[in-house]
Amino acid sequence: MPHALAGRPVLRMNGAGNEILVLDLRGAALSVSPQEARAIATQAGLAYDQLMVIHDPRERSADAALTIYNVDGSLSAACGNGTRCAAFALARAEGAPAVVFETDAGRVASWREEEFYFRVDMGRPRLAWREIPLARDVGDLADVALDPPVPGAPARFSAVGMGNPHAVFFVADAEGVDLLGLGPKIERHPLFPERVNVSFAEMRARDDILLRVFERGVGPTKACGSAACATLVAAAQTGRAERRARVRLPGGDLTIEWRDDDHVHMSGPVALEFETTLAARTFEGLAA
Ligand SMILES: N[C@@H](CCC[C@H](N)C(=O)O)C(=O)O
Repeated sequence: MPHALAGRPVLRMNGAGNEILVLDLRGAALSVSPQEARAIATQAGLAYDQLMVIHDPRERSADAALTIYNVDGSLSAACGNGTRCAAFALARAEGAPAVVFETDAGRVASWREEEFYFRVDMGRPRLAWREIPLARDVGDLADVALDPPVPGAPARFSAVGMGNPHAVFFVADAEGVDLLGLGPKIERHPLFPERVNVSFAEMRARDDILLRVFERGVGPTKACGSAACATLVAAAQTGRAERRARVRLPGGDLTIEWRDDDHVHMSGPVALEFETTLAARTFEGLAA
């Protein structure tokens, strides 16, 4: 018997270069296990940073629910670029210009601004150590000592939760940072019980930030939306920026605004690369 996910259509997309796969399982009594999520990434052309699985919502007042996988099979409660891509998928399927998703981080709204340009309301930043989470109370979250230190890494960072955990290091030269060397050590540093997304931010101007991110569960990516939000929050909190900035990532630019209602909004491009189906052989060896 073929695996239940075989033959299902998927959209290969990117959000500002963040590699996203969208699998719409609405109307099907199906879910994706971590093993299946990892297997999907091995199908030719389908390697992804995040897999966004769209389900029926629990409550009628939402349009859909999202389950978010990193490529290592770990779950994340938030993914800004992936949410914008999932909103594109619903707009494409049903013409919905605005959608509300249920996520493990709460309700998230996203809407179309132009044909391939979407905004997402990422909600309030989480600015308490237990919410991020950190392993212990470290005092001022905007200025935390990386203790124990990681050789070669900056000594201090800002900790911000965007529904997922972020450590933001402000540096003089973001492109010169050894992302592959430092990223894994900081991602698994004992201060972060659920690991962490690691950002290196260079302030080019008060409204212009250059960002490089080593994502939890993935590695270096061309863009990370929640990291861009966390960086703007950290920059505003430490007096480096106002509450709106362009954040430049290797795959594209995002505009981030920390609004007066305390919600952080992100806008940026999405692209549909191709549509295909999940192959039966992708799931060989896994229970149907
Ligand atoms: N690329 C995402 C963030 C995805 C989740 C992250 N790797 C985590 O595990 O928290 C984004 O655009 O926000």
